[in-house]
Amino acid sequence: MLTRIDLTAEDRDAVAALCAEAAGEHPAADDPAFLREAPLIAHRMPRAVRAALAGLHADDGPSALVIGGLDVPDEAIGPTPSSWREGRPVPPAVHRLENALVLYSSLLGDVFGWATQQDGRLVHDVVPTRGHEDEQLGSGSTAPLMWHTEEAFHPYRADYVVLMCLRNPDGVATTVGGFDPSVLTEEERRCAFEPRFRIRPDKSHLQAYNAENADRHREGFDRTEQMNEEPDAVPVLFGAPHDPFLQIDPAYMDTAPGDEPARRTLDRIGEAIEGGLTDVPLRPGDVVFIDNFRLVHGRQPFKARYDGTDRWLKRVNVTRDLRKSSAMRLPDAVRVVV
Ligand SMILES: NC(=[NH2+])NCCC[C@H](N)C(=O)O
Ligand SMILES: O=C(O)CCC(=O)C(=O)O
Ligand SMILES: [Fe+2]
Repeated sequence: MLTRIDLTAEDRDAVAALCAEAAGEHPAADDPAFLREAPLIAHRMPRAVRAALAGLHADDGPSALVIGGLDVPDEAIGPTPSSWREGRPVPPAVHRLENALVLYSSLLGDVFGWATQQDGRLVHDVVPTRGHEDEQLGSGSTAPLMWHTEEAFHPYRADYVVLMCLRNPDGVATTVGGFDPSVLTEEERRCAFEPRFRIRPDKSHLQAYNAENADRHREGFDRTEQMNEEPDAVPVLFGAPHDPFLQIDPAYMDTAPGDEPARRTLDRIGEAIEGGLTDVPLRPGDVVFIDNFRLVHGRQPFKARYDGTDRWLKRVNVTRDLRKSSAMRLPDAVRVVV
């Protein structure tokens, strides 16, 4: 399910040089000109990096990959922001690391973001935030973050979720899990492929959590409110019957009232996933790539410090085909799905 490679000293220097060069030419990791050029620059990445990401993209091997070994200078990255809003301006050392995240990711597909999440930014900060401790959000802490498909509610969700660790002083684990369809009876399998499930947007996409940006992204918030009030019925499994894709987020999901077989099927899938979860404690400089069609992910609980030394991840969404969401994108920001 998960492979890991670590940069050699030579490869680490080569990656750092590309990131520094790009930082000299482009003002930010989410700058449109840098994003356009990123696949080209990424062709100069070390062979081991390109080979590992090609293996993940091939879709018939491991569904998660960790590339370790980036140098994260703890003093130079500055304090962990107290919320995603506080993550700007980006210190130069963090800019270079964000470049690495984007360059790696552009070997898998197109980096994109959501108008309704973190103000439409393409590179997200995942940090514990005061008041969110018990929430099912990336910014939570004391409550375990229940495993989920990222943006399970959305038809144009990421093919890959990519998390880069800048700081993780307590070694708090990200959890990753897959699903083996052979645990289902024939009847349950059929049910899982039928549109008998409803998945609502997680709170990170709702207006209440984005009040300051609600007007700027009105169209997007109207759409997620609609998806929240009247979610479409969808299957939980799709694609090949023997090797299905998953869309599942139990914390924000239900079945039609009275549909007992669907309830039982969802429970059965949930138990199987729960029993097979793996802990992946990211270390600074690790980047994990998670196939969001095949695997779910979550996070173990922890106690936040709120003193600038907290756990700090950067996140990007990657799609294999940005074109499929063209009907739901902003005219002036081609990589932002509304
Ligand atoms: N079960 C869930 N979908 N929880 C929310 C996931 C984290 C969410 N994407 C965030 O940034 O906060
Ligand atoms: O904090 C983590 O390790 C995972 C958080 C998560 O699920 C997310 O950012 O989507
Ligand atoms: Fe997530």
